[in-house]
Amino acid sequence: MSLSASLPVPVGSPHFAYRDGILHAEGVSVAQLADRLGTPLYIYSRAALHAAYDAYRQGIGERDVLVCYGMKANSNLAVLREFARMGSGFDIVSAGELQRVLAVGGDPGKVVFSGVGKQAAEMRLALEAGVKCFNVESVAELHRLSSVAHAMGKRAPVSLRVNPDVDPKTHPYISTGLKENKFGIAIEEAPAAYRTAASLPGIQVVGVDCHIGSQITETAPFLDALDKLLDLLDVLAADGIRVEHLDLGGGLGIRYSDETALAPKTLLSRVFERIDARGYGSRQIVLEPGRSLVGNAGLLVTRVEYLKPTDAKNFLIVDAAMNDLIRPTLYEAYHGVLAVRPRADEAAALYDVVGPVCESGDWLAKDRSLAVREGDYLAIESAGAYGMVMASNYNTRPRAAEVMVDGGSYHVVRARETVEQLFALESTLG
Ligand SMILES: Cc1ncc(COP(=O)(O)O)c(C=O)c1O
Ligand SMILES: N[C@@H](CCCC[NH3+])C(=O)O
Repeated sequence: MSLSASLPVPVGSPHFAYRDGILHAEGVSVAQLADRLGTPLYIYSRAALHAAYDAYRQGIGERDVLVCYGMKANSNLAVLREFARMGSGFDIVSAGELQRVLAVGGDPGKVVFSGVGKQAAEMRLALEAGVKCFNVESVAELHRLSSVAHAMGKRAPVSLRVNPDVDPKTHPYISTGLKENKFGIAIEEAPAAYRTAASLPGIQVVGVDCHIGSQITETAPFLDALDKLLDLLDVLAADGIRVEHLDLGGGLGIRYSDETALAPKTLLSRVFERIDARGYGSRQIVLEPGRSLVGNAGLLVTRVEYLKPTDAKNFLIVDAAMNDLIRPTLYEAYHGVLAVRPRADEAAALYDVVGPVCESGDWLAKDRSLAVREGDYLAIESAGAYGMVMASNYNTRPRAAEVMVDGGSYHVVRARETVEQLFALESTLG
C-alpha cells in the first residue's frame, strides 16, 4: 500500500488535510508550526471559523435570526474578533467575557448574558454597556437585577431562561434542560415568574430563553423544547405579556468520530415551520451556538516524549496533558488523534495517549492505532471548543500557545505562558 493511500482522513474540517504526507492547516505545515512554536500548541483555522459561521448564515437566509456565539467555547480575542467582524453577537456568562467582547469591538447590543450566578457588579457593567438581554435563571436573580437597574435609572431587558425538562440525549454532565439541572426556571413556574418580572420597576420583559444541553445530534429535543416555549408564549399572551424574541440556546453537536453533525439549516428550517404554524413567525430567533462554530476549527498539537510498552498496554507519553485538554477525562470524550507525519516505516501499535500529569485520569485518547516514534508530533482533533478555555496550570504547567492560520500564513494569538508569569501573582509570607 502506498503511503498516501494509508493516510487517515481528518474529521470535521476540510481545512486540515494531508499534503506530501504531512498534516497541513490551511496550507501551513503543522510540523513546521510545532517546530517553530513548540508544543503543546493549539492551532485554529480562520477559514474553518468562517465556514462554520456561514453554515448558520445559509440556514438563516432572509429570516430574523441573531447568532450570539457562545464564547465560553473559545474566548481567544482573535477568535472573537473574527466573529465580531462577521456580525455575530455573543452569549456571555461573566463580566470577564463582556470585557473580551468590548475589547474586540463587538456590539454590546448583540450580547445576551446567561448564567445562574450573576453578581450585582456584573449586572451594572452589562447595563452600562447596554446588552441586548439578560437571560435570568431564577426569581431571586430577577429581584436583584430589578433593584440594580432601578438604582441606575434603567430597566433591564430580560428573558427568563426556562427549563423545559427535555432530555437532550447527550452526556449527563453537559445536559442542562432537565429538571434536576441547576439551570433555568421550571417551565410550570415560568408564567408566575413572568408576571413577577412584568411587575418589577427595573425589568423590561423582552424574550424567552432555553438551552437544553450541548453536543446534541438530533433535532427532536430542540423541537420538543421549542413546542414547550411556544405553549408558554400562548399562556403569556393571555396574561398580556408579549415577547419580542425566542432564544433557543446553543447545543448543536459536531463530528468527533462518526457522529453526523446537526446542520444549522436542517434545524432552522424545522424551527421556522413550527413558529410560523403557531403564529409566532414575526418573532426574532436568537441562537447561542458555541461548539458548532469553533470545535472542528481547532487542533491541539503535542510531541511524543516516550513510548512505554507494559504488560497491560502500550502508552504514548506526550507533552500535552489533562491540564491542556480536560474533555477526555472529564466526560470520557473521544477526540481523534492523527500522526502529523504518519510513518510508513514503522509498525502501527495500539496505544493509550497520556500526559505527564500525576493522575491516572490524565489521558487524551485510548486504544489508538498509531505508527510513531519518540519526537513525532500528534494532532488531537476537534479541540477548538472547550479546549484552551478549560486549561489549567495543574502541576505548574504553563498553558499552551495558540496560533491562528490564515491562508498560507500564521499569527500567534496567545503566547505560551512562562513559569515566571505564574509566580508573578503569588507571594510568600515574607
Ligand atoms: C446558556 C448556554 N448557551 C450556549 C451554550 C453553548 O453551547 P454549545 O457549545 O453546545 O453550542 C452553553 C453551553 O452549553 C450554555 O450554557
Ligand atoms: N465544556 C463542555 C460543554 C459544556 C457547555 C457549557 N454549558 C464540553 O466540553 O463539552
